[in-house]
Amino acid sequence: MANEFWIAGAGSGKTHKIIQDAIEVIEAGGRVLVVTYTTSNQAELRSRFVEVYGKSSDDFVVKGLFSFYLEDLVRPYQNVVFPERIATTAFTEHNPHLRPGTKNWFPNRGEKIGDALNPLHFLTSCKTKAYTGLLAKLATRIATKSKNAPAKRLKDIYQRVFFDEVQDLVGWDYDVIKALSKVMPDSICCVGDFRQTIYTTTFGHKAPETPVQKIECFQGLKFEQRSLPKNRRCIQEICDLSDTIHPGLYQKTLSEVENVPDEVAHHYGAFVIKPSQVSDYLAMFKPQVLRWSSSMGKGYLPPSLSCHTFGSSKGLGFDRVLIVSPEKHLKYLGGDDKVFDKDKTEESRNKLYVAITRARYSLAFVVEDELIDKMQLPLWDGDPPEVLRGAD
Ligand SMILES: Nc1ncnc2c1ncn2[C@@H]1O[C@H](COP(=O)(O)OP(=O)(O)OP(=O)(O)O)[C@@H](O)[C@H]1O
Repeated sequence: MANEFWIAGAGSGKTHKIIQDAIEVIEAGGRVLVVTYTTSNQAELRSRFVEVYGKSSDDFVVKGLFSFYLEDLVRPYQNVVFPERIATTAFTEHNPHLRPGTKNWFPNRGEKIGDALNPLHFLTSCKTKAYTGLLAKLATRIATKSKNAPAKRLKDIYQRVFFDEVQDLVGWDYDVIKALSKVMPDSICCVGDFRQTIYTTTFGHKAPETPVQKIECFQGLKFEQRSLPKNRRCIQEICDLSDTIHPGLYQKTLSEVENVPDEVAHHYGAFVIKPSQVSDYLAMFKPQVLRWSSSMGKGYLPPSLSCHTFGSSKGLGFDRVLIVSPEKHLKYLGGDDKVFDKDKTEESRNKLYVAITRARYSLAFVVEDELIDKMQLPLWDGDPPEVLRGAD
C-alpha cells in the first residue's frame, strides 16, 4: 500500500477512518501517531478513539503539529545544528525577523553564518525556544544534515503516521512530509478538506500554498489520492446549505443520514432567528452556540454559556447548532454573493462552511431585525413544538 492522501468534505468520515485504521494497526501489535494542528481536534481524536476502542491506549499517540516537530523531528538530532537543548517553542504568527509593520529584517537574523545554521534565525535570543513558524524549516535542515535520521527513528516507533487537517499545512511542512515519505513510503496517511482551510501553520508565501499546489505536491510524492463521497454527519438540508458556500467548485454533497432520531425530530433543518428569540431558542433546543469570535453575541447570550468559536469547532459535530455570524456571512446567506470577493484569503468563507457543517440536524443563524427580511432561510416560528409543550 502506498502513502495515502484523503481529501473529502465535512462530515464524510475522515476522523472515523483514522480511528478505524488506527485500531486495526494497534490490534495487530503496532503503534500509531496522529498529528493535527488544533487542540480541539486533538481532544476530539482522543475521545473518539476511546469511544470506539473502549479504552485509551499508549499505542494511540496524538500530537499537535509543533510538538511533533519539536519532539520527534528536531530535538532528537538537534546536535547536528545547535548544541543547547531546545526546551520549547515560541509561537509566531508573523515573521519574527521583520521590524514590525515593515519588510526590513533585524540584523544578524539570516539563515546561515558561513556554512553553519544561525541560531538566531530559528531560535529566540535565549537559544532554547524555537519559533513555531520556522520549525518545519529547521526540521528539514536537520533531516538533510542527519541523513534523514528523524524519519528513520519515527519509522521505528510508529507503524502508521496520520496527518489530519492537512489543508492547513503549507510551504516547509511539505518538505517535512517529503523527507518522511522517502523513508516511510507506505505508512503515511494525510487527511484533509480544502473547504475547511482556516488556519495556516506559518507566515510567508513558500509553496505549496494553494489547494492545487498542495495536490500537485502529493501527486509528486506519489501519494495515492482518495475521497469519501458522502456526508455522514448532516441531514441533506444542511448539506445543501453548505454546498452554497463554495459555488461551482465541488460536486453536490449527498447525505448518508437517512433518519432524524425521534428525540430531535420536533425541530430540524436550517433557520434564522431574531436576537429577541435567542433565549427561548436556547431553552427549547439547547443548541451548541458557535460564534465568529468570543466577543460576539454578548447582548443576548448568557455570560456563563459554553460557546465555541468557528475555529475551535473544527472537527466537532453537534445535534443542534446556533450560529452567531458576522454581518458579512448573513449578507451572503441573504443572496449577496459578492461579499467574499475582496478577501485576501478564504478564511471567512471557509469558517462559514465549517460552522454550518458542525450541525447534524438543526442549525439557526441569529439575524438582526433589519436583515431578517432579506434572508432566504425560514424564520423560526417561535412556537414550542408539541413534544416540548407536553413536557411542561
Ligand atoms: N464509515 C462510517 N460508518 C459509520 N459512521 C460513520 C462512518 N464514517 C463516519 N461516520 C460518522 O459520521 C460522522 C462524521 O464523521 P467524521 O467526524 O469522521 O467526519 P470528518 O470527515 O472527520 O468531519 P469534519 O472534517 O467535518 O470534522 C461521525 O458521527 C461518524 O461517527
